[in-house]
Amino acid sequence: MTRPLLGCIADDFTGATDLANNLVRNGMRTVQTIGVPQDDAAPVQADAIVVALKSRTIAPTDAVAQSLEALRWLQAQGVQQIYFKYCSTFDSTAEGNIGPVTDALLDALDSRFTIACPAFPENQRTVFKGHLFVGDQLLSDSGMRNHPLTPMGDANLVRVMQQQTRRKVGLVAYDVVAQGPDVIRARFAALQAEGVQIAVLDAISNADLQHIGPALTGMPLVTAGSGIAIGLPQNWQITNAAADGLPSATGLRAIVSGSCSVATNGQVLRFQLSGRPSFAIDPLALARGDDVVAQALAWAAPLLQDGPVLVYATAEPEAVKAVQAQLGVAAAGELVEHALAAIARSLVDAGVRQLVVAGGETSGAVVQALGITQMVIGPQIEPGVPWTSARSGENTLHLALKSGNFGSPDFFTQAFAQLHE
Ligand SMILES: Nc1ncnc2c1ncn2[C@@H]1O[C@H](COP(=O)(O)OP(=O)(O)O)[C@@H](O)[C@H]1O
Ligand SMILES: O=C(O)[C@@H](O)C(=O)COP(=O)(O)O
Repeated sequence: MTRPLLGCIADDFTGATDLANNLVRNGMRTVQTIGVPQDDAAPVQADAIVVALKSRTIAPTDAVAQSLEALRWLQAQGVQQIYFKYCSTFDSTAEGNIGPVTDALLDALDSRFTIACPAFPENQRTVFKGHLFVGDQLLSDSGMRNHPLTPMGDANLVRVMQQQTRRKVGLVAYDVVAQGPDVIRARFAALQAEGVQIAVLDAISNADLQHIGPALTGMPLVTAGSGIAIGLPQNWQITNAAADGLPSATGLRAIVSGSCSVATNGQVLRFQLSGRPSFAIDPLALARGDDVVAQALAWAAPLLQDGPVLVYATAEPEAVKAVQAQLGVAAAGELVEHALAAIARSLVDAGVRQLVVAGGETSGAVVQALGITQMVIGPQIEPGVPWTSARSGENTLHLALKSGNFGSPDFFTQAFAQLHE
């Protein structure tokens, strides 16, 4: 029997598959659950478990409660280390939730020290001198400054984290990280002597992640994006073969997109320019009570045989702001998420079995609407996005949950080309 070693709590669903993908590619057999499994669920046979929550933008008290529930379940599975996964762009609301959840997990684990590091160099997320870069831009100059739910206006992670936690935040800068695990550990000790309990780590390459991994051996809680996972499996000398094979793909193909991130806007445009069919959801029509879900399905039905088809609410920042000004930020988000989730369910009812969902919150809504409880991680499509398979009622689906800012411009067509029928 395989005892799980690493227990992960992901604050959104695309983030969970991103993390599971990095663990699988680095040799850990990984199971991803949707939400916290029931107490009577069978014990998990895997090296790592990722519990996917939809806790990034909810009230901090709810995010803390859900994360602690996940922690208790993971502890009951016997895991040796907890990994709190957040976004590589450190997506937070004004209230959190990265800081409050980190505080609560440290308290519950009776631990006095952890790290914070969203670096994911393969996806151009690097941290230098405590500042987060997205490609060549500071976080605060990137498209993330216009995110519909978690606009990020400060790239200084020590400052951002310090605003969210009652613990003292410090920095392990690049000159230390580059010298390897022993020097990193010595810096952890020096910071702790100064009263620091959360250390932001610089990292600009996979080599840095491999230096950081061993320095985290035995640390009860790690908080990070998915990149740090690349350096962890070596701590348990794990060398399993990579990704699970997925069953052959069947059925019709569709894309549902609720991400308004820069990369997704580009992918929607590229899909349209390639001559493929797409249907735009108008949030104001939803708010008026129009039956947009039925309209989208009526549009898609005759086109699905020659799919993939795209149903999207994706829009540029000015359009999103105009909608939010009329409906409110949270209400607009929820309205669109519910509509896209209902459309995804109708598409599956109509025979779609290969589904790409763009957007973290959107993926959360879709996966919950499809009644999925567990996902098998398959081969990587592009960094941070694997194909997965999951049971939805009687059906087996192939699902790709694409983080808003991940993927090349051709992602929507490339993804299907990689599935074997
Ligand atoms: N046209 C729109 N106007 C307002 N809000 C929108 C629109 N399209 C999508 N949204 C909302 O924006 C949010 C996007 O978040 P998410 O799905 O996590 O994408 P990302 O992965 O890019 O962060 C969702 O809550 C979604 O419902
Ligand atoms: O770490 C990342 O960037 C992703 O795994 C992730 O969490 C992205 O979230 P969304 O952009 O909301 O999809």
